[in-house]
Amino acid sequence: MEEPSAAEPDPVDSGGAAPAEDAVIATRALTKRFRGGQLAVDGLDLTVPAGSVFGFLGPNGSGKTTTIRMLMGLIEPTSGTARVLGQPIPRATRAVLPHVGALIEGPALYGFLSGRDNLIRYDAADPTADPRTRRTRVGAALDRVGLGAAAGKKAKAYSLGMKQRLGLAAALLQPRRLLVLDEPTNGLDPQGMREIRSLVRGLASDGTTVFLSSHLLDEIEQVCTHAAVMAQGRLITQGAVADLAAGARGRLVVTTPDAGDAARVLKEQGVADLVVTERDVTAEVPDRELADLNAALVTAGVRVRGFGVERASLEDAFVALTGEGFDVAG
Ligand SMILES: Nc1ncnc2c1ncn2[C@@H]1O[C@H](COP(=O)(O)OP(=O)(O)OP(=O)(O)O)[C@@H](O)[C@H]1O
Repeated sequence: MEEPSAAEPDPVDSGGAAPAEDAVIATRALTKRFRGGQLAVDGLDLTVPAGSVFGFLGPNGSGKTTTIRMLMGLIEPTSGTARVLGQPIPRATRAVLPHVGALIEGPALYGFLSGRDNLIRYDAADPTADPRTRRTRVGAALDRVGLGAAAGKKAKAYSLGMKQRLGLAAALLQPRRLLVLDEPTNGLDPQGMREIRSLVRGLASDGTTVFLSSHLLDEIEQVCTHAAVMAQGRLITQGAVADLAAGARGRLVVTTPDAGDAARVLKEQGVADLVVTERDVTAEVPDRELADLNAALVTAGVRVRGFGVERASLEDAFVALTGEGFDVAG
């Protein structure tokens, strides 16, 4: 069998993250260097499995938007390849985009038109959309995002969260195989964030693959089945969220009213990286029998209320992989 050439590498064999036929997005060595020399995306191998809610996570400036713009055919890569729904981008952009709903940098809305009329305009701009079924389609999209009751209000009277939902409704006027959402909860209040997150979960349960970027770790942990972590234009890791977090070691947590004494005993026992608060001591999980450690605490007269290993979070994984904290402020 012929080896794949450098110009057209096999786009789906990217580290065994997902089988070929299941990849909705697959990139190989995707790279973007802007004029002026800024290397925004550096050799990215991304594999997004069909049916996943895929979180594209990274601090501000890590290259998420640039990647999304390449995937949507809005800018050309400097080198490398990208496939979306099995087709090469940018070559097949026109054939692929009708199957992709995208919400990038906030929806373009007419404030003086109602939510419903905004969607009617969107639908009318789509040459494949049958005008006879327009009202039904628009009504269904509004209901889907929970804007049925507010459909007659002018868009300028909408909250930011409602505007985002209207943008999502526009992306959902046609059946889509893939939704691409760039920081969909950015700037929203907690309630608006919750609405968008539950909407995303609902869409995914209908079988649509959702690819969403975020700089919020807990958001990715809450809604995504899979994630890729970016830092400074490079992919740090990707895979199922549960596996990513499991890759990092958790922390030993001893809950006790005698935190000072507990820390002293743990230190004597060779436990490292102790953090003491009023009610507990956390530390690196030592490579030894934990029951013996607990016994040592009790023998020393430390009153132990709780003793265990806290599950590692995606944040722990990020810190373990990069050696840096996850800087949300960028
Ligand atoms: N058109 C451009 N010209 C030059 N540099 C750019 C351009 N667009 C982005 N960059 C730079 O590329 C890097 C990656 O930016 P990008 O917007 O892709 O990051 P991001 O992860 O999406 O962050 P954010 O959430 O802030 O948008 C940044 O250093 C940015 O300044």
